[in-house]
Amino acid sequence: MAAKPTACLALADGTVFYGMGFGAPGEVVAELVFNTAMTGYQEIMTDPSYASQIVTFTFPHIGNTGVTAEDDEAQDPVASGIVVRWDPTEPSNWRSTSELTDWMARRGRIGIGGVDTRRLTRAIRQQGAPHVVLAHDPDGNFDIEAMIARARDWQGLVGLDLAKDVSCAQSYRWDEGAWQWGAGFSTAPQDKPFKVVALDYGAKRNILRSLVAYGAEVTVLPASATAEEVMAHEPEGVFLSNGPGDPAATGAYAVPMIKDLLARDMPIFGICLGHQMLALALGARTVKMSHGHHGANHPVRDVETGKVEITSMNHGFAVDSQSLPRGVIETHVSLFDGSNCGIRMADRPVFSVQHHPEAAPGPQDSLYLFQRFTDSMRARRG
Ligand SMILES: NC(=O)CC[C@H](N)C(=O)O
Repeated sequence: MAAKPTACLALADGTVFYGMGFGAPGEVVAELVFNTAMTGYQEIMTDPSYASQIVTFTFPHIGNTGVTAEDDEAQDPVASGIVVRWDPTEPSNWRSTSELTDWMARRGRIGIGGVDTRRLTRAIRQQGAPHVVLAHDPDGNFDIEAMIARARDWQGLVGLDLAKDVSCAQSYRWDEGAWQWGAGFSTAPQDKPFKVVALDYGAKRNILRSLVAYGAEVTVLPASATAEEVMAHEPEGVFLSNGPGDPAATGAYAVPMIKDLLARDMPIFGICLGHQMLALALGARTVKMSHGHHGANHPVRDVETGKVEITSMNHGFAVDSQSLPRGVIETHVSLFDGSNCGIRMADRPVFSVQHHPEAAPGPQDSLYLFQRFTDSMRARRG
């Protein structure tokens, strides 16, 4: 007889998937997405942009390289849970310090294994990212009707401001150094480090390391910081980080703060949520996508050079390119669906991208954007 299921995933439309639970017991409501990356499950789970989302990995071998603190993009896993094809096996990797399942249990994150992730991914593509409840009970007792009702009643990510929840509480100086693989590109030896203020809306650590690798010294400020607080650090450039939730829901604090910064005329670089909020501050609109982009193999075309970059992506909202005001140029587009992936101001060093150039996990094709930010600060010095 097959083992009794110890986890279950209920979609708001009433579809239910059963499997074997791992990680922490409990129940969570979230948006369900799928990620097609073949590596980097730990970086994905600890990317703060995944707050209030459950990740279905389309790649079946999850857990086989274990976990190591060095790969955390934030203190704790931020994704609410994961769905995998096969139960995680014992890790086999020299860097591993813990098993994924134990690590998730310690950090209160739920996993379900043994799910037909192909069928589930097709459901996500057809329905758009569904609202779901994921439950793990070692005794296998589930109130399915209550779970479906909870998924149905959940407000979802539209209008939800999560950036302030995952942001740091206090400002701090990033002193964990540069990204080692990126260090070869560093401009630091020629230049006195460029003073950068990074606004933390849920920043991934490898972005901060990449800024340092390209010659910056970074002070991180909380999402609630005002333009005056930013300027008090006398930055040569400002970085707007990635983060979770609806960019338009940050309209009470981040968007007006960025407008204020724009009036002060300085180099600004934004990634993902930072890109979306910069676009809002410039007068554009953002929209919710159907099931978003989550993977490490997304082709993006640099409209200005014609070059194609393979990128790492994680977003469920997008900038509506039709809404870009005069003076704001679309610089990058997704080759999957033509959606906007980058903008710049025509006459100022203010630019941002939807994808993740810091390449953790994923390809390194877009690292040149950090160089572009450094170059714009150097030009101002000159
Ligand atoms: N990675 C991100 O910064 C994601 C931005 C935003 N929360 C979105 O889903 O589109």
